[in-house]
Amino acid sequence: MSLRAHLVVTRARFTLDVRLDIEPGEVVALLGPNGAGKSTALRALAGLEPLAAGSVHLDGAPLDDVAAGVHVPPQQRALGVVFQDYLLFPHLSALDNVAFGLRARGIDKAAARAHALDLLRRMGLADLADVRPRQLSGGQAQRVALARALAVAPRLLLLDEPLAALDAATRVNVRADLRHHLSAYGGCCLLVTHDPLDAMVLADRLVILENGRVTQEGTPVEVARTPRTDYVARLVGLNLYRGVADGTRVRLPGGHEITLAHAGEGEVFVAFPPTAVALYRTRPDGSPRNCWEVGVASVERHGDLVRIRLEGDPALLADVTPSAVAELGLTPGVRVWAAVKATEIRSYPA
Ligand SMILES: Nc1ncnc2c1ncn2[C@@H]1O[C@H](COP(=O)(O)OP(=O)(O)OP(=O)(O)O)[C@@H](O)[C@H]1O
Repeated sequence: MSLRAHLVVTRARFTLDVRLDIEPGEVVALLGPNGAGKSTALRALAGLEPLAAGSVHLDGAPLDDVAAGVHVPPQQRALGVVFQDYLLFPHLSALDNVAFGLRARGIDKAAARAHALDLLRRMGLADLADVRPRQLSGGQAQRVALARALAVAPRLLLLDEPLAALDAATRVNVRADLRHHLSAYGGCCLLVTHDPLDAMVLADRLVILENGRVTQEGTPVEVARTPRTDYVARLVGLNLYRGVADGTRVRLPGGHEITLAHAGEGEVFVAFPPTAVALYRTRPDGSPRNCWEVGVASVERHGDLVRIRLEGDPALLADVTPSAVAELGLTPGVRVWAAVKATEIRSYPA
């Protein structure tokens, strides 16, 4: 069982052109900023969005093949979808919501309800079988929606921002729960989200979508350690630059240089966390090799630390303690020296 898809969707001011391969048992997160085309990709896989070109094969069978004129309608696709707001049928009980897909496939009522009850039981929801959706909490509704999607034993499961409707406290529990259910599901799973935490926790592999194109792919650890775009660097909270390495010196486009602890060659990315940046009001003694004069652009709380956005060449993010903010008088417009130890800097081929 596997998904092989090349999705091309064209709109007036937007083109989606994405290749997605998912292996059985694999959870892939499609992660990207607003308007990147995530929902469009999900809708295309579900058969709800016409392809301008490309194809979708599930277990080798075509669901879409533009060149061959194949388009399997949404209701005939062996897939389950959990939409962002769950779209449970308000007039049906939780049990009948879960049984719905089985009934639609011609399974008789008693058998469909027995199977649905079994699924609800496995999700710890048996007590709520007779309850209507409006009486369910957000977390419960999410689980019922997942049970409904899984009831028909889909070979492809599509989750559209499955936790977005939940408050922060509920989200933590439901996320852990969802992870458990996804690991038990043997089919291909695509999770669409713009929440990096959901993606990192739930997915085996991340596919980063920006402006209709894939900009980076890899395991959560790979993507977090070696971001290749500004969007990913911001998500994982790293300073990221691209330059040309000549030994331990990397020349940035602005003309400045960054010194590494290890030599590299050619086009490289250079990354370091904001906590690696030390700030000084005057040029520090011993002048560390990576030391630049920059201006404070903004000062914001960031957990227990304070995140300082610094303008200049290079632009930087620095995380410092509240007491450092007071001691250094860090307010917008102030000039400071930013220093980074070479040993704190990672570099990898671009
Ligand atoms: N029905 C539509 N008609 C025309 N353009 C659309 C339509 N739906 C979305 N778009 C445009 O297509 C692009 C991709 O939108 P899409 O909803 O797929 O992005 P997304 O990554 O899911 O964003 P979000 O995270 O905000 O949901 C955007 O530029 C959007 O404005």
